[in-house]
Amino acid sequence: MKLKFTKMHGLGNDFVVIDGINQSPFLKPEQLRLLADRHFGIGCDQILLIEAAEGDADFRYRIFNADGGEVEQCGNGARCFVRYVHDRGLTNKNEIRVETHGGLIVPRLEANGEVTVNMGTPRFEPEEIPFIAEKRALTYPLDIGGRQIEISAVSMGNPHAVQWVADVDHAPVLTEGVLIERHPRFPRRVNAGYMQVIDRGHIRLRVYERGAGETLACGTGACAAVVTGIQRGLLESAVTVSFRSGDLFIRWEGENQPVWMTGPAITVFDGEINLGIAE
Ligand SMILES: N[C@H](CCC[C@H](N)C(=O)O)C(=O)O
Repeated sequence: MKLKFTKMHGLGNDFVVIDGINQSPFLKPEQLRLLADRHFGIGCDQILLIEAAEGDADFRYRIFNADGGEVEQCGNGARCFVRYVHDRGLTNKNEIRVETHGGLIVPRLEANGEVTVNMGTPRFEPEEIPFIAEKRALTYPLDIGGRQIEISAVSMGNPHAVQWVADVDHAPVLTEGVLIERHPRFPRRVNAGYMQVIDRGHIRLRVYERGAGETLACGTGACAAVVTGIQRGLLESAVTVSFRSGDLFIRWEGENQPVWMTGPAITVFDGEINLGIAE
């Protein structure tokens, strides 16, 4: 059976988007890995599967990393999601409520084509992240390959460990990112962010993503970097987050408040792939 898909991206963080409402694929991890494979499959950082909502939301949205693992949240994906369901006529709303494993999110298509998403409230208690620590703190020491680094830890529905660095271009993202991702104090692994503060309203960011490696941009990573930077007194409440592929705009008014993210969502092409999917 052929599987229809749409290739999309948010600042180069790229996705294979699958309509699971009008198709009923049963995607096993090895098939997800094949979809994501940049040589033998289509190629992407994450697969986004659209399903009918179970509760009173408009849709349910499932996210799978390139390694085939299902995860709780994806910020760049949320923007592509609302662009997809709107452009395919799966909704006539510009603002939709979406169930994810990481909680409810509310993406909205803006008149200028960008997308704003209420990404929900960040959670800082270690057991909510999850992160093994005696108690909640602004930063935590972490032993990485014999070197001690200082991280902030937060959940945006998915787990993030954010480090302040003087220069992202020379940060050990590729050598140490994987060590943070798989550090035993993160029982479900973690996304590793490297944040350089340009000024109180602007940061540069690189993210070594759980289950995908370094991506060109990470929406939840941008949210995590901004909220932890605000908590550490480094940033004001509205921040431009610059990746090498472009900017996201993040706003957070403080503890127990939602994080707002605005940025682009681009459709690249439609396609079909024969994965030998069971009906
Ligand atoms: N790698 C992430 C999922 C994708 C998040 C990222 N692509 C975003 O835009 O938020 C995780 O394992 O939690």
